[in-house]
Amino acid sequence: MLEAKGLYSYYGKSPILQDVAFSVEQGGFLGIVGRNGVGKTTLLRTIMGLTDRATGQLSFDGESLLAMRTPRRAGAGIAYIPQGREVIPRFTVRENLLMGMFPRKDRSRTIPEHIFELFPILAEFIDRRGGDLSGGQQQQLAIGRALAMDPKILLLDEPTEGIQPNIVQQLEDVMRRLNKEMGLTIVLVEQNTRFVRQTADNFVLLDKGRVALRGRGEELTSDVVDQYLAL
Ligand SMILES: Nc1ncnc2c1ncn2[C@@H]1O[C@H](COP(=O)(O)OP(=O)(O)OP(=O)(O)O)[C@@H](O)[C@H]1O
Repeated sequence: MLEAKGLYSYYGKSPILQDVAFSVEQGGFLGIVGRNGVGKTTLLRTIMGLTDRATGQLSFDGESLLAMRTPRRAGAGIAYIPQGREVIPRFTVRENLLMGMFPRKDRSRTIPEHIFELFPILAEFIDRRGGDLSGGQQQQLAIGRALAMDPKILLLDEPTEGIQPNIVQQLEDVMRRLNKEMGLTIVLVEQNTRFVRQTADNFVLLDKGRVALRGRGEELTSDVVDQYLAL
């Protein structure tokens, strides 16, 4: 279980997250929503230890994370797929996937077959350079690379942003399967409130670095969207 209480996170002296609390059970699906610039990405980066400083409580499977460096957090089973994917363009698909294997405790260097079952295109393009793939294919590669480390929890930052609608559908199906069939815990930052409403168990709505509202996924109604998220 991932749990935060009274969590503050800073860039320089500015507190970006303030008094944030949330939790997600093992096998759960938490959606993080909010307008641009409210701190959604900062929340995921705080879980990974990538902001300048964080205080309060943050724990994963009963272990406190805040004193842990980023590689240890990855080693504990937390995988982060940043906005913009960060696929290494000069590395092939195979090399990008192999990079994801490094945090593994079992030191395996054999890319798990289920990644190719989820994303057949990665098998087809295994020797292509990451930078030559389309945006949607790069997002599949970024998710595949995160799965290669055999994580317990996936943190995803707007995976469908700027991606063709037919691929969006495919990515949504994969996220559902990873969660519902394979039991992977998911924390998803998403502008697409429809997907969060349909799929997430719970959501947290951030506003100016604070939790403005929380509820069950289905409670993220159009009234809530109009009140908190409309421009
Ligand atoms: N590296 C950084 N250094 C200083 N300030 C930052 C840094 N990254 C983000 N911020 C600031 O933190 C605040 C929250 O940004 P964040 O990217 O977490 O928002 P967001 O909700 O993810 O927005 P978006 O939906 O646009 O991605 C913003 O005011 C932003 O300017």
